[in-house]
Order: sequence, then C-alpha cells, then structure tokens
Amino acid sequence: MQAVVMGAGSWGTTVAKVLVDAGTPTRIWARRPELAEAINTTHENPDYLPGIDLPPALHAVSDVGAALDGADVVVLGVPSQSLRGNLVEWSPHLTDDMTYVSLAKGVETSTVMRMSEVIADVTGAPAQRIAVLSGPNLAKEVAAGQPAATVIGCADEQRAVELQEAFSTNYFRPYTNTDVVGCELGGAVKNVIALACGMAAGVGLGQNTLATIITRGLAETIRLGMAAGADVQTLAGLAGVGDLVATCASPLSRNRTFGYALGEGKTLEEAQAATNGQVAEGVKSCSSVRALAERHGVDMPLTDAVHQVCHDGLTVPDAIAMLLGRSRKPEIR
Ligand SMILES: NC(=O)c1ccc[n+]([C@@H]2O[C@H](COP(=O)([O-])OP(=O)(O)OC[C@H]3O[C@@H](n4cnc5c(N)ncnc54)[C@H](O)[C@@H]3O)[C@@H](O)[C@H]2O)c1
Ligand SMILES: O=P(O)(O)OC[C@H](O)CO
Repeated sequence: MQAVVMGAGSWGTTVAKVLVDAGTPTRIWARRPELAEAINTTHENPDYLPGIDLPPALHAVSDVGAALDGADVVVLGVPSQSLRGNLVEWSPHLTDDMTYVSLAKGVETSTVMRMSEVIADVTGAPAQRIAVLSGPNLAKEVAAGQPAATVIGCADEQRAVELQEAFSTNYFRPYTNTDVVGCELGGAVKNVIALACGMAAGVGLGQNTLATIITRGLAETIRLGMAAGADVQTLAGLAGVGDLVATCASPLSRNRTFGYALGEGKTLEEAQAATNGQVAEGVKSCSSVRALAERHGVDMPLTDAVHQVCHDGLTVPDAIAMLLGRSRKPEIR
C-alpha cells in the first residue's frame, strides 16, 4: 500500500510520520518547495513541528502529480474550507482506485457539507473509498510518540480494517467505526466547544465553568449527531468525548488558544496571531455547524454564542450573560 499525505502542516506531517513508523510506504506533499526541501534534507518540519525527528524514509514533494502518482491511499491534511478547491485542482491526478482519508475536523461553510461529503461530491468516489481519521490527537503529543488512540471511520468495515493496519504503531492505536457521520461531527463540534472553553478560561473562569461547557457541549453534539444520523456511542467514544476533553483541556489546542485570546479581550486578528497562523477550524465551523443545526431543527446555544462572538461582535462577558439568561429546562430532553 502506497500512501501520500497531502498537506505538510502540523497534523499532516505527524500522520505521515505515523504511517512510516507503521511500515506503510509514505510520501508527503508540501505546497512550498522550500518546505519539501527542508523535510528531505533535515528530516524535520521547521515550520510546523520544530524539534521533531521525522523518519528519513519520509520523502516530501511539492509537485502534485508526483505526490499522487501510484498512491493507493490519499490522506487529506488540508483545512476544511480549502479541501474542495484543492481536490478540484488535483482532480487530473486522482484515480478510481484511490482511498481517501480525511483528517480535517470541520464543516464546509458554503454548503454545510461534512468532509466525506465534499470528497464524494468532487471525486465521485463511493462511500467504500472514503474514510475519516478522528480522535484525541494533539499533533505535538502524537509526533513526540506519546501513546494515543484514534478512530478510523469508513462505511466499509473491511477498508477500515486495512487502514487500521496501515496507521497502527506502538504509540498510535486506531479503532475502526462504520459511523462516519458521528466521527466527523464529533471532530467538528468539539473545535467550537474548545473555543468556548478557551473564552471562559481567558476571562478567568475556573474548572466548574469548563466542566459545564464540556458537558453541555457534549449534549449539543449528541443532539446534532442524532438528528444527522450518528450513533450516540460514537459520540461517547474517542471521536466524541475523547477529542472534546483533549481539545478543551489542552493549551496545545489552537481552538482553545484562539478562544482564550478572545476571552482576554484580544481582537480576531490578535487571536489568529496567538495560534501562529495555524488553522483553528472552529472559527469558521461555528457558522456551518450552527447552520447545520438550524437545518435539523436542533438547539445549540453554545455554538450559537461562539458564532456571535467570532462573527457578530458579541463580547465574551455578554455571551456568558446570554447563555445564563436562557429559559430554565430539564437536563435531559
Ligand atoms: N494539529 C492537530 O493537532 C490536529 C489533530 C487532528 C486533526 N487536525 C485537523 O487537521 C486539519 C489540518 O490541520 P493542521 O493541524 O495540519 O493545520 P496547520 O495549520 O498546521 O496546517 C495546514 C496545512 O494546510 C496547508 N494549507 C492551508 N491552506 C491551504 C490551501 N488553501 N491549499 C492547500 N493547502 C493549504 C498549509 O500550508 C499547511 O500545510 C484540520 O482540519 C485540523 O482540525 C489537526
Ligand atoms: O489544535 P486544535 O484545536 O486544532 O485541535 C487539535 C486536534 O483536533 C485535537 O484532537
């Protein structure tokens, strides 16, 4: 099995390292030739993973045709909002026998599609050839070889098992799941809830508030997931609760860091700078997740509040007052 990782950001590079460590022949595509050159000569990604030794067997290229030539597994490590455009651009090099693995945790803003839907829409690939990888996987920790588990979601269980083997190392343990919707929505919504946690921490609030946001964030993830056809057990698993807890709790999370900066009163531009220009998917996906919730008639007050802070000028203290001022209701409904 020949794999290629398209995108040499923090997670794409980490996943390429995992694949090589798993014994899967892998190359990585970097947009900038100078980054591909640096990876090949120094075996390090100085822009996204400084200080992490990459396996010498990992070869980087900046030519799309060379990257995709002969690839059986195409791992998509670009941001959610650029995936469609990237796939369209790459389509002359995409073939009918490729299996796609999406790493992106977001929902497309222009269409409200999940990433697997975007892949199917652009490539025409059947669900059997589209998988997602999602779980509590902060790149720096995985790249450092710290033990972590993840989920490979694919409608075709046998394909998921093949991918599980291709991504398995002595520090990275993938589980399989045929519930692609649950894996994707768990990953997309947790970024929005991590923004909310960061905002709360940024204004100086403590663990009771953070636990409340995580738990009520899970409640709205489950409401949306069930309305969209997800299995609630997926949302109680690694791609749901697992990723929600890791992202909401870790200062390594770009989404949490972005929210923290907003909580401190920084502007969107200053918050962007706080994440070193790396993608904080929830900033855009709060709008698409909110739109998806509206489509399904689902109430997502935290997501709505995050959207209003990020895009409508609501302050974090006003968002907190808005959330606490809502009508009283039973916990389970
Ligand atoms: N970093 C993590 O810990 C982590 C873990 C799991 C999942 N993810 C998800 O993986 C996806 C990628 O995240 P990342 O951490 O690698 O982000 P990143 O910001 O570190 O890197 C993004 C990569 O995409 C490239 N890119 C940006 N815009 C592009 C465009 N228009 N066309 C082509 N390439 C473009 C960048 O050059 C870079 O290589 C996100 O959806 C993220 O939520 C990240
Ligand atoms: O850094 P973040 O906020 O994009 O989160 C990274 C991963 O998705 C955690 O699983």
